[in-house]
Amino acid sequence: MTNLTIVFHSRSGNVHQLVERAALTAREAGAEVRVRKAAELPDPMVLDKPAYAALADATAEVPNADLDDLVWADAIMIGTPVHYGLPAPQILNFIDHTGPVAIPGKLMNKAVSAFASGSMPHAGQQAAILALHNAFCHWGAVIVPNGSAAAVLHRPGNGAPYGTGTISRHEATSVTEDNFAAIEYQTLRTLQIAGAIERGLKPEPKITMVSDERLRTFGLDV
Ligand SMILES: Cc1cc2nc3c(=O)[nH]c(=O)nc-3n(C[C@H](O)[C@H](O)[C@H](O)COP(=O)(O)O)c2cc1C
Repeated sequence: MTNLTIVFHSRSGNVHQLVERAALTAREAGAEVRVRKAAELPDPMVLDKPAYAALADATAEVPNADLDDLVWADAIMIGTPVHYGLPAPQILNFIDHTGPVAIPGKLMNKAVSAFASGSMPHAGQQAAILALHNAFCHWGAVIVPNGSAAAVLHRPGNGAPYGTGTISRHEATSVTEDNFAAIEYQTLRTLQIAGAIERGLKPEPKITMVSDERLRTFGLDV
């Protein structure tokens, strides 16, 4: 069975919606899933205070991410709001503290994938995802992008080959069905690549099988 850790930050719930769908998709596929929040920072900049309070309540029981959550995982997904074209500072702060496991190589060969929510089109979703990819290179992890082949990625609001991105227009919890399809695809593809790495590198692989047939339900023509 593949272990998937999903680390996220969210203020008005859009990233959290993607996280919940990714976790559901992975569990249905047979993976073991840990959902973890990046620890909050002092004095966070909050635009939508009621949505922030509602999300804080809804995720009160979700543990903060720690380094064991990364070491335990075969696959890691990181979800973030866009902040000035960058990942949220809570996510960057978490990544800043991964040295004790990253430097000795404990994150090498993990399948990693990133997704983002921004308020406007073309306003930094891809830049934020690519910024996370920089850190993944330092970890020696294997980046899993969405690519362009699956038909679901051609729907309105999708399209970025780098990873799923949503356009919230500052509306809380406004993820579209098209975006949900993209994150489902991204999750299964990440599990599939984690399984391939496990099969290729471990003498006794423990994997969650994601078949090509299942991925074809997303309109993949290969
Ligand atoms: C400090 C700050 C900076 C932001 N910068 C951007 C930005 O550069 N581009 C963008 O599209 N949205 C930006 N936003 C908006 C959020 O990324 C957007 O509302 C997102 O959907 C929030 O995700 P969430 O609902 O998971 O919190 C910013 C929000 C804050 C608080």
